Amino acid sequence: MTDAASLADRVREGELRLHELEAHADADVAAEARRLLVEEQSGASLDTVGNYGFPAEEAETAIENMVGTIQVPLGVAGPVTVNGAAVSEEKYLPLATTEGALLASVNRGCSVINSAGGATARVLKSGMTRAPVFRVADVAEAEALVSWTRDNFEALKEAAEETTNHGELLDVTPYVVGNSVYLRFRYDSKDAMGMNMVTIATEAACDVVESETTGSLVALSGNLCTDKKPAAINAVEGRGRSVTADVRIPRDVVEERLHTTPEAIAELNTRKNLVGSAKAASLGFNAHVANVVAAMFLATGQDEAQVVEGANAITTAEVQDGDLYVSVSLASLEVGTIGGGTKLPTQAEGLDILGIRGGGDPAGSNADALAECIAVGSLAGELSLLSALASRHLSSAHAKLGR
Ligand SMILES: CC(C)(COP(=O)([O-])OP(=O)([O-])OC[C@H]1O[C@@H](n2cnc3c(N)ncnc32)[C@H](O)[C@@H]1OP(=O)([O-])[O-])[C@@H](O)C(=O)NCCC(=O)NCCSC(=O)C[C@@](C)(O)CC(=O)[O-]
Ligand SMILES: NC(=O)C1=CN([C@@H]2O[C@H](COP(=O)(O)OP(=O)(O)OC[C@H]3O[C@@H](n4cnc5c(N)ncnc54)[C@H](OP(=O)(O)O)[C@@H]3O)[C@@H](O)[C@H]2O)C=CC1
Repeated sequence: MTDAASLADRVREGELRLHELEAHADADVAAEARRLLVEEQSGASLDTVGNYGFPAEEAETAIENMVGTIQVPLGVAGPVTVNGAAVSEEKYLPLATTEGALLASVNRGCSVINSAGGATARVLKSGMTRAPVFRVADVAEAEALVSWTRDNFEALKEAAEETTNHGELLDVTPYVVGNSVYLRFRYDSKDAMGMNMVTIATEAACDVVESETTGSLVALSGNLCTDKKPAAINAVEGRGRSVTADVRIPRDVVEERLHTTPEAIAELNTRKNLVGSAKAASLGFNAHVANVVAAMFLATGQDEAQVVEGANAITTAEVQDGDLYVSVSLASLEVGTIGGGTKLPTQAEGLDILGIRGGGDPAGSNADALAECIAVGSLAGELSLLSALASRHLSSAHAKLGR
């Protein structure tokens, strides 16, 4: 059996490339050989990076050139009662972060939500998108391509769905800019976040478009999808799951547990999350939804770059008969409980904490449940941070817990 030192020698001698080692040794030995090479070149010690708790082979579809793992601390907030359509019970929420005070904050929000009987959550729209761009000669050809697409949805659906057992093409929305035509394909990807699934399916549909129209495919992704970039189209039309959570907190709970009043939180939310965000031309009309989305994404194996869209959220707060009503609406939360990073052993355990690893019954219900849990976690975070700002506890909390 090849050992790490001799594999590293073969790379030094130019006999093997750094990414070819798994063909000559098991994945753990390959990672060890790369660590030797990187340590030698950089002077870094990778002892901790190399001390991971699952076979490297299990990460093979998640990474190339693996040297080890970065360990992010994992905590839980709650349990919190999630009154959703796909999940309706108390859950501990898994969050992985390096920001001290975040777990404490979400935990406080969860306990306050529980005092109000839990939070309601619903997925209101669902669909993963991919928008290829086609070149045409002129606007007349663009119109012809758009008309053909509108008249031949069934042909596109048939071609796309031949590539997947679970994915369903829901609609195709055309956009034209001069001699470029963008077709925004939207799929029900069930329990998968769906980017691989819908990219493969859309390629098959594009073959049909190219054979039946004058359009020439320039790129399978034309950026109107929009994946991993801030984009108003996602905030308005949604992408992945559009999910909303709300809660009404009794005044005495706000005063005793959050050290402020419903009026102060409502005013702060308007001046900060609505007016302040408008003045900044922000897409995020919220305080720190990205914190909870990122931490729960890391804990459950989601694609961390999609925190960009996950943080497309609006928080509202109002006083209702003296109590505090708060809601958070996440327009484009791209989540899955199967595929991608959800297969990694630690991330799969993160999903197990929520009881939603793998495919749901019916298909799609586990990913809906994850979206509802993340929405309730985000609501808890919003409630706690807004309260800390209203009671002027933000900097002292971070001084105490985060430094
Ligand atoms: C820190 C607190 C919660 C203290 O809040 P407190 O009310 O003074 O704390 P407490 O000791 O009375 O405890 C209240 C509850 O908080 C929780 N709690 C309290 N301590 C812990 C702990 N160690 N570990 C776990 N949970 C904790 C726990 O639920 C506890 O209840 P209990 O269980 O004891 O009955 C509060 O001041 C707070 O939430 N501050 C806000 C901190 C925050 O949200 N930070 C993250 C966001 S900051 C940022 O990244 C974005 C920003 C700010 O730039 C965005 C923007 O522009 O707005
Ligand atoms: N390709 C790209 O452009 C991009 C890829 N990514 C990456 O894509 C990955 C996520 O893609 P994704 O397609 O979600 O995952 P996978 O590529 O891992 O595919 C998941 C597959 O699981 C199968 N499956 C089994 N049970 C179910 C079920 N209940 N619901 C849904 N699918 C089920 C489906 O197979 P079947 O289709 O046969 O039904 C599905 O295609 C991540 O690693 C992400 O980082 C991210 C951004 C862009």
